[in-house]
Amino acid sequence: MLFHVRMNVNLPHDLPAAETADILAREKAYSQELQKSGKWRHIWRIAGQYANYSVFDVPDNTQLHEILSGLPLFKFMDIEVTPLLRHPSAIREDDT
Ligand SMILES: O=C(O)CC1=CCC(=O)O1
Repeated sequence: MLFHVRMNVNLPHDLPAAETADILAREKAYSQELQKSGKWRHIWRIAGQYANYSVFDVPDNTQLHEILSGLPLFKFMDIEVTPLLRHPSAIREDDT
């Protein structure tokens, strides 16, 4: 199943710099592992915002929830999830 996910990041301004750097490094590694696995298909920065649009390809809601709740930044994020399905007018065969 494909899911469109918007992640808004709200890092507290008083978070110590070392802790911020550690969380961001872990977030990057976690995200890149999932991208390599094919489960995190796209990640795009939303221009002008500390937010991203991502597309996940996972078997079900449960796995998506496990992935999102495992994000090192999870407690600093507002997340909106939209389930996607193939549009009947879509022509790209590789985009299911
Ligand atoms: O910077 C962001 O949008 C938050 C984020 C998610 C995965 C990642 O590497 O950063």
